[in-house]
Amino acid sequence: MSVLVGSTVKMCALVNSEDVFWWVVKMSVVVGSEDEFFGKNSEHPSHSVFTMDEDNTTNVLKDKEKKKTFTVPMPKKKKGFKGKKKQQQMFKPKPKQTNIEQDEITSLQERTAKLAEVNWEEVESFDKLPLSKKTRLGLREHKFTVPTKIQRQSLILSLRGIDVVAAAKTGSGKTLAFVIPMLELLYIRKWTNVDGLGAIILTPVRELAYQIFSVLNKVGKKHEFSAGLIIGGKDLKYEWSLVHNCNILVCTPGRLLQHMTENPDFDTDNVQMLILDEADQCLSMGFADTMNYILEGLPQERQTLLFSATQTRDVKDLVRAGCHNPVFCSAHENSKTTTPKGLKESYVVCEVHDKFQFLWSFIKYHKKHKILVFFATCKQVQYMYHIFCKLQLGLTVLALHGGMHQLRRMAMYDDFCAKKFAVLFATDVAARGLDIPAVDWVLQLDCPEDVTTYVHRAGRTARYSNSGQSLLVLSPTEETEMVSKLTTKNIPIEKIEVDPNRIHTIHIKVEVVLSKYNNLKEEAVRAFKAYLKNIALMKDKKVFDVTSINLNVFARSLGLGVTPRIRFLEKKLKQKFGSDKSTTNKPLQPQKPTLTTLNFNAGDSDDDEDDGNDFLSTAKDQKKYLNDLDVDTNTIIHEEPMKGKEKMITKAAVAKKLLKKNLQINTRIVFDDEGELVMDPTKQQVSQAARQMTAEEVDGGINIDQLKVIMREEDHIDKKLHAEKAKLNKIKRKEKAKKKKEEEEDEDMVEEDEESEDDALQTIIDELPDPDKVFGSGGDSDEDEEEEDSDSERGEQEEDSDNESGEEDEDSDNESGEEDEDSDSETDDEEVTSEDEEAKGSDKTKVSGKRQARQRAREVKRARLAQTNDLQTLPVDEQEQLALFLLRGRT
Ligand SMILES: Nc1ncnc2c1ncn2[C@@H]1O[C@H](COP(=O)(O)OP(=O)(O)OP(=O)(O)O)[C@@H](O)[C@H]1O
Repeated sequence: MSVLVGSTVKMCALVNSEDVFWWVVKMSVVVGSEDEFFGKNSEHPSHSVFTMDEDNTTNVLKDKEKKKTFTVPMPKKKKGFKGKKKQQQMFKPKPKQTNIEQDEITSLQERTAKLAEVNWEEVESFDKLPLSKKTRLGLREHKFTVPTKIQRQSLILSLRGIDVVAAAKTGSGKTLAFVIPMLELLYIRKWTNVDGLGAIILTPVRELAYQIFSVLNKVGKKHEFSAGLIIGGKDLKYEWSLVHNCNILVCTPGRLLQHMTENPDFDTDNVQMLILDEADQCLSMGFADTMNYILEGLPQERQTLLFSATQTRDVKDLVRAGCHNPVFCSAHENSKTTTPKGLKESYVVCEVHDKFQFLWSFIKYHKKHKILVFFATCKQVQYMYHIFCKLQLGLTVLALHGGMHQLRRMAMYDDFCAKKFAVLFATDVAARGLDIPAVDWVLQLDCPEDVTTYVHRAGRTARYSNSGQSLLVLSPTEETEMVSKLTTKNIPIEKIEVDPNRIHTIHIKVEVVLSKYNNLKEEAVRAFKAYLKNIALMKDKKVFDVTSINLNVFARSLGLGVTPRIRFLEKKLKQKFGSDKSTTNKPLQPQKPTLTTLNFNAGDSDDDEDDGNDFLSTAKDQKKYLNDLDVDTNTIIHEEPMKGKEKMITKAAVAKKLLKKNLQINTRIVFDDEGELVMDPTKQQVSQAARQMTAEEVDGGINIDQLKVIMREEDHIDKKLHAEKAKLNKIKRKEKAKKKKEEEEDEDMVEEDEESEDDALQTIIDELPDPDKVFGSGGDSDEDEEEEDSDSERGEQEEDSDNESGEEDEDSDNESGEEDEDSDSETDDEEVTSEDEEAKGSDKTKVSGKRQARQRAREVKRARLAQTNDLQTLPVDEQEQLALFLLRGRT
């Protein structure tokens, strides 16, 4: 029996964009018998030998002898050639592939056994490790020659089949440290797609899974395993048919569990190795249930590797992960710092309500950089992304958060990776593992939940041997506790000051944008609420204190004129400030601002782009700045600290500022043909009170009563204007309709006169009483009677339907007439230009002419009918004469 057997499997990626599923299965199909395949090639079915016989057909060879040679068809014998038919040998016999691999595997196993005696420091290159040729080629092709510390330390253990729990700084090459032993294990065990799923790599974040998958594709390029990436999406059933072909799966926990529970074809019984990247997060509370189900479904006999920059040492976790006698491998345990060497870490203290303008200014001064900004919530990212896009920063702004569609997430991530200068606003989905090239700055605008999160976030820069900078923004209440936590965990962080003159005020611009885009305002409200909720839910109450936030000022900093009500906070605020006091109601007082001088004008110029060195400074540099500063006294400083008493910020003051700026939104300016400004009388303030007010000097603030009077007067004038306009329009419409009617009547008189008269006559005759009836019949037939009855019925029906259609037409005429005057004039124009339209027009005229004729006929009919009734009163001979006359006319 001939079967199709998938044998040779190469790595490649087939992307199903819809359900975000990347496939890497490419099979060369071999035709042969099942016995041949599994019997003779059972040792390594992925390698088959093809021969071509004299008929040019391809066969799988059946015996050992045949496998040694490749044969081609012989050229035709020349005439007179008497020699023996001999096969021409084109190639030298090739050594059997499986034998070469078997030899290599044996040698690798021997070398691996000796690894126990190897000191990791002596492993200067990957070649010194017992790695297959295919892996070494893959590594060399991507310029991985010298292993990093964690790679050396962990590889000498994991290649021996030991369970490893590895920890190393961010960007130290942990991905290769687990991808290499996985490939080697499957290679040594001669894994093929017939063997099914051999290894699983689990990671908590989709982007990270995608990244690991691409590293696997690079290093495992020469291998013949199939691998798949399953990171969630809609079409699970599409994956069903493919997932069982995979030898390696890179996945997120949720999706893997979904396959394990729902997919009947999915089989994990043969899994040889389980790898948890970002193991501490995988084993954390957030994934607890999912991970427990997954781990229960995997075979106990397997190798387990756990990797993270912030590794778990909780024995319970390790037992749960199924580690057997794991060896801890902490590459930087004795290192002075927890974070990478090339990372420069600093923090600034900034009020929550000053963060927006700080961010704006920071980016403005670092336009020639690649910046990753971390926020606490998706809603903040969403709002900031949209508002920054609207404010047109002059630098590519991107966003990445869990609420985005997966395809958009991937596109943003790829875009940021590819860009030289850009800013990416992200939540903690981008905090772990992502290896984004050349990030210059990591700005943690919202304080991280804990030190672990800080380490991962900051680790997105200064990766491998590169350098980078991390800046943490802390509110005054967060500062002390957070800094002490960071320093106790060996994180060298330095406080720096912001040059206050380089802070650009942005909230006026933001307010203007929000007044234009209502959806943005809603987003701002959501961002405001989400941030407060997030702070309120933080476990570490020593660091995070939601009641310390000045809600009014914070809301205003986001561009919100009115502070949204936060119900869950009201209770807390009452507890803290007493029954009738809360921060929402407190007078808006800036608390000792770090960002004091706010320069409105500076933000508009592009000259202030620089390398950012002037923007931030250490305390020492700060003195120098202050001396060098040339403070712009023209600028309005709404939060300038006053000597002694601090200036109050009132809504009236803000409104006044807006008035002074003369910012007008949603204004349409119309010019006439000569370029003169066309004033819309309805938009002009013409009332007496308004004129009076503009003449008077406004003495600060807004006079609500006066404005009310003006509004009332203006409203009255507006209504008058509107009524006049409506009246004029009505008159115009009437005139037009009258004119139209007259024209139609003239035309109809000429064209339809005869026809209508015939119709009228016909109708009259039809409706007249049968002379036989009137004058008595001599042997009239039933048929005639029936005909007549049905005729009269028909006549009635027609009359009814005419009336209906007549009414409908009239209605529709009226409607169209009323609807749009302009459209009428447009139709006129079209009539002149288009012949078709003309034809249509004439058809219309005919129809209306006919209608009028029918109308007139109806009138005549009614008159005649009346006459007919009168006929009864006539003397019999006169009735007879009239009937005869009418009958003659009929024939
Ligand atoms: N041996 C090596 N030689 C050269 N570059 C390497 C080597 N190993 C890893 N790298 C590079 O180092 C960078 C960081 O590697 P990787 O992403 O594996 O770090 P990581 O330790 O997993 O970081 P994180 O903790 O953030 O997940 C990558 O760009 C990778 O290409």
